[in-house]
Amino acid sequence: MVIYMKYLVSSCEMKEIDERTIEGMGIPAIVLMEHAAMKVAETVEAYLKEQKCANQRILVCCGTGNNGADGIAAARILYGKGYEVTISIVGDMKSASSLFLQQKEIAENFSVPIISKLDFAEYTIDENTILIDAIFGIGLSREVTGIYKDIINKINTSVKRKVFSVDVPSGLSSDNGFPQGAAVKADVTISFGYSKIGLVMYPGCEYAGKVEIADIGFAPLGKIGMSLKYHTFEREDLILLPPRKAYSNKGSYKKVLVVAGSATMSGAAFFSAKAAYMTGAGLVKVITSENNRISLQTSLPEALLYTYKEEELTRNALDLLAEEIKWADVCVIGPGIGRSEISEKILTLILENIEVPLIIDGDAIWLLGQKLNSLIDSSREKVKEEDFSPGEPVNHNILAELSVSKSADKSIQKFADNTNENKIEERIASLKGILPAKTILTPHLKELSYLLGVPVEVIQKELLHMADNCIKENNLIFTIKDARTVVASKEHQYINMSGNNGMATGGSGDVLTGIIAGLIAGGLTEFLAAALGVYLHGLAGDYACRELGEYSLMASDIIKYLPEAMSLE
Ligand SMILES: NC(=O)C1=CN([C@@H]2O[C@H](COP(=O)(O)OP(=O)(O)OC[C@H]3O[C@@H](n4cnc5c(N)ncnc54)[C@H](O)[C@@H]3O)[C@@H](O)[C@H]2O)[C@@H](O)CC1
Ligand SMILES: [K+]
Repeated sequence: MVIYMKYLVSSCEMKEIDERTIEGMGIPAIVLMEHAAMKVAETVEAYLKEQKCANQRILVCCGTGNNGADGIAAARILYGKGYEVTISIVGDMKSASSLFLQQKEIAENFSVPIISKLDFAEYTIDENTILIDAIFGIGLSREVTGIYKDIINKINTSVKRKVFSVDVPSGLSSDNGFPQGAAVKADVTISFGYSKIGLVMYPGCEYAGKVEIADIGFAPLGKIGMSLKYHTFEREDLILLPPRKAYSNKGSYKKVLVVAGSATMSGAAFFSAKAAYMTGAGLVKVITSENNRISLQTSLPEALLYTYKEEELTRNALDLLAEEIKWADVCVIGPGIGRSEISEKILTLILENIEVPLIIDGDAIWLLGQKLNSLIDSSREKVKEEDFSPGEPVNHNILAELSVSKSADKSIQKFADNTNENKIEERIASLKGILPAKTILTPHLKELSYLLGVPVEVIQKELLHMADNCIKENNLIFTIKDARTVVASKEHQYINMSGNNGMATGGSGDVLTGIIAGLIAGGLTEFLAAALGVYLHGLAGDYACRELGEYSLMASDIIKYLPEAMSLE
């Protein structure tokens, strides 16, 4: 589908690339390892040269798997260049890998000083100590406890200079970015071949520090018959934006219908409609509460307008609405429409009549959750509103803390005990029954929590797994909004890396729906519009943030910086 996109890999995928390169292509494992070690040594040496400090001591903490073997090889290279290097073996020798034993023997032949786990406790880490962390890599297979946890805590509290992690900060899950008991806080992570998913997700990216991807000679994916599941976009991928035709008029581009806003929420319709215009829609029509007429006519005179009275939606008005739905080439429903009976009627009307791409957001997602509650057998346990009530978007920093707290772990436990994936499957199957194929849903974590009946903490910790559940056996597209928004369809999975926490502000999500609609109007497929739309939204937010800072950024600023984000120069 996409030519430039960058892949993000899971530990399983990485192991497979490794194996197929070694076994299928014939590159010996030790050759890959030497390349890996050289990249680590080069990065550390570049830092030392830049600092121009004398008396630097390099301590290399090694587990006994292949991550530790990388560490030993890097230590040997740096030692050979004249640096003061000590290898500390902190892993269990009984489970040492053969490459580890081989690297240890080579290091011994080179006379690199080696100390053991016990000596490590005595080792004085002073202000001149640089640490290379090679305890665990992608082979981390369980919770970090006991002496390993103590060692990681010692590294985190005592190394003042710089920590370089090999492949992954030890203790961090390379699949979900959560520390497994304890994890090293690195300044720099040198990761091999591809970025691991855990290095970009929260809180993993905060543990990884600056991530450098080192090419160590893995075979091209096509050569080893592999395709990867997750990708992300970078600026050069904006080439995928729909081209503007040289000979065109407003009829050349499609018509977007935005059903948004209510008496107390006039801004939502404005943000969504304006963003749709700014990203390629030929015409935008807003269906909203009568109360918003004047403000919209003033703020966005370019938009066509159809208003209804919130107190009563007559049969006649419903018929007219059905006509308006036929007018559209793309439709957005939800931003700020409220959760009233009338909003529910409008949503039902749209679901019954829509034949074009549909984007469902905000209050409409909550209304869908309600529909599921009434559809699913009342004798079974329903989602309790007080448990999963949606509200303001979730602040990811608060959640990052929450998710490692005991309460979060407890609720994950509770989820594992009381709920099973069949329940999610049942709710998603019901959803599939009421939504047209390729509908794009754009829930934030609380909305998804309500829709699926799963606590927010569980969704956050298992985000990619939840995304998998959402798209199983259906043709829907889920855009799950978080600090790293995930866009998932049966065919493609996208993890977004643009954006900043200044964008966790009122109206930001409304802008996103408009952008996605605008890109579909310009000619992109639903999935690509959602993924590229999320990227563009974040990029415009980053440009806005650069000028205004995170505190002052508002939704209107994201719109203001869209042209700069979309310019391909
Ligand atoms: N050809 C290769 O095999 C290559 C491997 N590479 C390196 O190899 C790493 C993967 O190596 P491995 O698969 O050996 O795995 P790791 O070295 O990441 O970890 C496995 C070791 O850690 C132990 N372990 C796992 N979780 C533990 C826990 N919670 N507490 C205590 N011990 C625990 C295991 O028993 C085993 O000894 C990569 O991250 C990368 O650094 C790179 O050199 C690239 C090439
Ligand atoms: K490591």
